[in-house]
Amino acid sequence: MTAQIIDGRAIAADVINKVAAGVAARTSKGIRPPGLAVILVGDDPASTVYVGNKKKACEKAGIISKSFNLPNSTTEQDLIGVIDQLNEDQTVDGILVQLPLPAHIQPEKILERILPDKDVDGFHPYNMGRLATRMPLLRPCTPKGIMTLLETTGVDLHGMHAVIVGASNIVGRPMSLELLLAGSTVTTCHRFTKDLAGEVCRGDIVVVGVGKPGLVKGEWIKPGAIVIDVGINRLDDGSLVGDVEFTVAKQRAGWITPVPGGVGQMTVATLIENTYYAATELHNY
Ligand SMILES: Nc1nc2c(c(=O)[nH]1)N[C@@H](CN(C=O)c1ccc(C(=O)N[C@@H](CCC(=O)O)C(=O)O)cc1)CN2
Repeated sequence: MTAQIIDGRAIAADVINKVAAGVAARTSKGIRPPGLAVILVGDDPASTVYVGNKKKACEKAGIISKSFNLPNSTTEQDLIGVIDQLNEDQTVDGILVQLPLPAHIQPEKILERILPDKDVDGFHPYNMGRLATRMPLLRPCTPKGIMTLLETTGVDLHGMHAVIVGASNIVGRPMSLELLLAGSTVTTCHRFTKDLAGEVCRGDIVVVGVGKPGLVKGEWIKPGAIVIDVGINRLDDGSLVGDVEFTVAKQRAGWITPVPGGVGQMTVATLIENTYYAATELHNY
């Protein structure tokens, strides 16, 4: 068997085009375009690329992005000051603080400071709690984007056994909640999991997001499974690879996402979708 490739680039482009059409329809009636504040602290090269991709996507969708490139020396208090101003700003529908933050800044404090209705990353405890209690509003971008990718396979997720590898706040935990909400039976694996191979090989859906190249071996994949690779690892030769051994996994899986061109693209597109949702459904200023 050779897996069908889930084309994140094409699906993300569809999502952004839909938002662009919605924004154009609103602005033609004189309604202001949505606004997204993009905050980057420091100069981490990967974060700089991701933030650049987010700003380009805003441009395509007709969303006004406002950049805040702050030095690594920014204090927690300085950053809170910026967020407080953006919380007040009625032209800003979404506030994005790119992670990771420098070690001297506690991310929890910063993410909790963003007003929940401007939390387009869906990381505020209020929005995570809404997802956990089956009343989602703003949902974390990567897991929500993966749900969009899964929808395109046409597979009914009810009763599927989903195995999530990684329990981070950005990917693994909200991903488990999304799949639970979709009716799957969910196993979440983490660093204390005793038999990772034994868990992964039972997965009808396998989602891996840990940042370890080739951690999940192709031979562990159940024939016909849907494999979603969230890892983005840059090798010494400059190439990007995921957390799954792609070439072998592709011979066993039914569907698989590539790296690059898979989940990363959807993370960006879903941020655009969330910003549009915040502007149209949560804000009437
Ligand atoms: N505030 C947030 N910070 C981070 C998040 C997040 O959702 N919100 N997730 C990750 C990284 N991430 C989002 O910012 C992200 C990852 C990958 C891409 C992307 O465009 N990937 C491309 C390849 C890009 C490259 O050449 O390196 C692809 O996969 O095709 C965008 C965003 C951590 N931080």
